[in-house]
Amino acid sequence: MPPPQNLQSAELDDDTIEYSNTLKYLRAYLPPDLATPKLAIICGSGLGGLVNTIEQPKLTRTSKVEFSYSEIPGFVRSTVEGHAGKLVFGLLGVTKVPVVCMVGRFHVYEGHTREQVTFPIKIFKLLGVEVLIVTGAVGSLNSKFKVGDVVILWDHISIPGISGNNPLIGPNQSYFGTRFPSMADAYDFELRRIAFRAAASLNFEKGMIKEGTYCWVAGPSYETRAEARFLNFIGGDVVGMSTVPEVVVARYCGIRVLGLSIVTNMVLTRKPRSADPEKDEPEGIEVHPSHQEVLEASNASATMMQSLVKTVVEMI
Ligand SMILES: O=P(O)(O)O[C@@H]1C[C@H](O)[C@@H](CO)O1
Ligand SMILES: Nc1nc2[nH]cnc2c(=O)[nH]1
Repeated sequence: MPPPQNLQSAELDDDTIEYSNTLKYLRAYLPPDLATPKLAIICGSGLGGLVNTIEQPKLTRTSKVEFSYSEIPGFVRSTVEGHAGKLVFGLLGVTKVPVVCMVGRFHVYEGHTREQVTFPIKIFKLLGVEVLIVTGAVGSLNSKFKVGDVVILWDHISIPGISGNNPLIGPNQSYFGTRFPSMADAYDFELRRIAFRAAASLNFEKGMIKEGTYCWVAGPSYETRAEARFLNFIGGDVVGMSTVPEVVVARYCGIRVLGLSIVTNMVLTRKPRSADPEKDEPEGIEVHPSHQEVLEASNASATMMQSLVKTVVEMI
C-alpha cells in the first residue's frame, strides 16, 4: 500500500500501530501550528546549538514543544557525550518554518538496534515531514579535505548495510515504502544545490564547502590505517558512525534528504612505520582521533553550521 498523502489524518494500519503511542504522546502536547512540521533536522555531535536558533511560540499550560528522549514512547536513550537527547519543535528562520529537531541521535554502537536508531525517522514521516537535514561529525579520508570543512554529501557507502545490517532488514512495512527502495538518488540534487547557494550567500570561504561520499561504519572504535585505506580506495571521502541508517530509512519513506557533515579530524591512511631495523624508517606524524577532538572541532564549526542550516531552510 503506498503511503497516504495525508499521513497526519491517516489511520495507522497493522504495520504502523507501534508508532501510534509516540504520535499520541507528542500530539497531546504540541500546539496545532507545530504539530505538522514539514522539515526535520538531526543534530550530530556538538551541533545541538542549532536548537537555540529555533523560535518557540508562547505555550499554554498544557502544551510543550521540548521532549526528552527518555519520556517519548518508543525512543531509546542517547548515551553519547555531545548528544543532549531531546526532540524540539519550533519555528526556524525569518520565514518561521515549522521544524522538528533531534538534538542528539542514536547509534548502533550504543547497543541500539537498527530499528531503534531509525525509529524517529518513521515518526517524522507520520508527522508529515517531507525534508530531512541530517548533520554529523566525520573523519576525512580525502587528503584534499581539511578539519572544519563542510561536506555536502552526494552519496554513501554503507559498510554495515552491504554486509547484512541494512536498517530495512525485516518484514517490509509497506505503509512507509517499497520492499526494494532505490538509493541511487539518496541525496537530493535540488537540496544540494540550495546548500551551495546558501554557503555562497553567507560568504563562506571558498574551498571549505566540499562534496563527498560518506562511509558508514558501525564504530565505536575508529579505523585502523588499513581500514581507512580500504574505505578511501573504494570511494569514501569521509567516514562516520551515523547518518546513513537515517538516510536509508528517510528515503524508504519518501523523505527528501540533505546530508551535511563537518570534518572534525583527518584519518591516517599511511601504513604504520616498519619496525624492521634494516629499513630504519623515520617516524612520521601520528594522529590519533578521539571523541574529545571530534567534539572540539564540531563545536568550533557549530555557529557556521547553524547559519548554513538556517539559510538552507529559508531557501527551500
Ligand atoms: O553523531 P555523530 O555522527 O555526529 O557522532 C560522531 C560519530 C560518533 O558517534 C562519534 C565519534 O567521535 O562522533
Ligand atoms: N568512524 C569514524 N567516525 C568519526 N566521526 C568523527 N570522526 C570520525 C572518524 O575518524 N572515524
